[in-house]
Amino acid sequence: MKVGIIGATGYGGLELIRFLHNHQEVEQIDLFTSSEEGVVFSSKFGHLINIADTPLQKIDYDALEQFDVVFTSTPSGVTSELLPPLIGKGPKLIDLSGDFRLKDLASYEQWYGKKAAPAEAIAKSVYGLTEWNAENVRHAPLIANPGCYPTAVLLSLLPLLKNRLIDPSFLVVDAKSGISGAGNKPSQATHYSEANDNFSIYKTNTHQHIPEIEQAISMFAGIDATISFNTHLVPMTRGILSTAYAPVMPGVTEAQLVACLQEKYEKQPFVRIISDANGLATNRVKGSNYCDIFVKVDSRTNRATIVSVIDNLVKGAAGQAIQNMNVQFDLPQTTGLDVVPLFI
Ligand SMILES: NC(=O)C1=CN([C@@H]2O[C@H](COP(=O)(O)OP(=O)(O)OC[C@H]3O[C@@H](n4cnc5c(N)ncnc54)[C@H](OP(=O)(O)O)[C@@H]3O)[C@@H](O)[C@H]2O)C=CC1
Ligand SMILES: CC(=O)N[C@@H](CCC(=O)OP(=O)(O)O)C(=O)O
Repeated sequence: MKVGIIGATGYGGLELIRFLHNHQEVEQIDLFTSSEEGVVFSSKFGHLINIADTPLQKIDYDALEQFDVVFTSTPSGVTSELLPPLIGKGPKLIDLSGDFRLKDLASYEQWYGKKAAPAEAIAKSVYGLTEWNAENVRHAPLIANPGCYPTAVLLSLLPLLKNRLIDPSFLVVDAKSGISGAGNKPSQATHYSEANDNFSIYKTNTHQHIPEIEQAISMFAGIDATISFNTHLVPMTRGILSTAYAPVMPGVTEAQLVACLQEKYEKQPFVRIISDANGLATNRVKGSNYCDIFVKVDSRTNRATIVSVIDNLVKGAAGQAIQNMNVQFDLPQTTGLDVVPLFI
C-alpha cells in the first residue's frame, strides 16, 4: 500500500509514521507539509534517521490521487477545504481532525468557531469509532476519525446506554488529558513552567467534543442525551483518563454492567474490561492502541462510576486511524498496531 500523510510534522503525524513503519502491508510512506517543503524529515526529527530520510513534499492534488490512503492530521479548519476535491478520486481519506465528525454544520460552526466543510462532503464521511461502526468504515471514502476524549468516553458508555442499564438523563463526565493532546504548537497553557506541577480545568462546559459525544450517543445508542463534560490538563505527556458518573437503572446490578461491557468487546482486540480499578492508570495503555475500561456501582448512591483510559495519540488519534485503514483493506485490525504498552 502507498500512504500519504499530511501534517506529518505534528504529534498525530509522528505517531502515524511510528506505526505505519511497522505495518507489513505498507510499502511507501510519503510526507506532506504546508510549511517546510524540501526539508529532509529525519534532519528535523533525529529519532527517525534511517527510518524517514525523505524530504517533505508540497501538498499537491495530482500526487495525492496516486495513494491508496491519505491521512490528514492537521488543525481544525484545514481539511474542510483541503479534502472535498479528493473524495472519491482514488485514495481512501482518513481525517484525524474534527472537520468531518459533526453532521450538523451549524453545530460545527458553533463549537469550533470555524466555517464548516461543504454539506455534500460531510454527508459522505463516516464516523470512525471502529468498534461501533466497522461496517460503514469498510466502504467509506472519507473517515472522520473520532476525537481523543470522545473515544475514551464513548467506548465506556455506549454499551451501557444502548442496553438501557444506566440513566442517560444524568450523565456527568470528568476527563483529564496529557499535554500532547494540545498538539505541537506552544501556548501559554502548555508552557512548561505553567503546565508542570499544576492541574487545571479548561474549556469549562464549552469543549468542542460535547456535541461529538452527544451525536454518537444518538447514532449508536439511539438516545438523545445531554451530557455534562469537562476536561482537565494533567502535567504528563500522553494519556486520557475519563471518569463518568450515571445513575443505574432500577434493578440493574454491577454484575450486569460488567457483563454488558464484556459481551460487547469480547471479540474486539483493543478494548479490555478490567475487574479491579486499582492500577487503572494511563500507563497501562501508554504507546498502545488499547482502551481499558472499569465499572463499579456505588451502592450508597446507586450511581455507576465508569472509568476508561487511552493514549490520546494512539487509540485517540493515529492508532484508531490505522485500525480504520485495516478495516477498509480487510486486514486484521491489529495489523501494525500489535504493540505492548510502554508502562514506564
Ligand atoms: N494531539 C492529540 O492527542 C489529538 C489530536 N487530534 C486532532 O488531530 C489533528 C492533528 O493534531 P496534532 O498532531 O496534535 O496537531 P499538531 O499541531 O501537532 O500538528 C498539526 C500539523 O498540521 C500541519 N498544518 C498546520 N497548518 C496546516 C495547513 N494550513 N495545511 C496543511 N497542514 C497544516 C502542520 O505541519 P506543517 O507545518 O508541516 O504543514 C502541523 O505539524 C488536530 O485536528 C487535532 O485536533 C485528534 C485526536 C487526538
Ligand atoms: C489537552 C488538549 O488541549 N486537548 C485538546 C484535544 C483536541 C482535539 O483532539 O481536537 P479535535 O478532536 O477537536 O480535533 C483539546 O481539549 O482541545
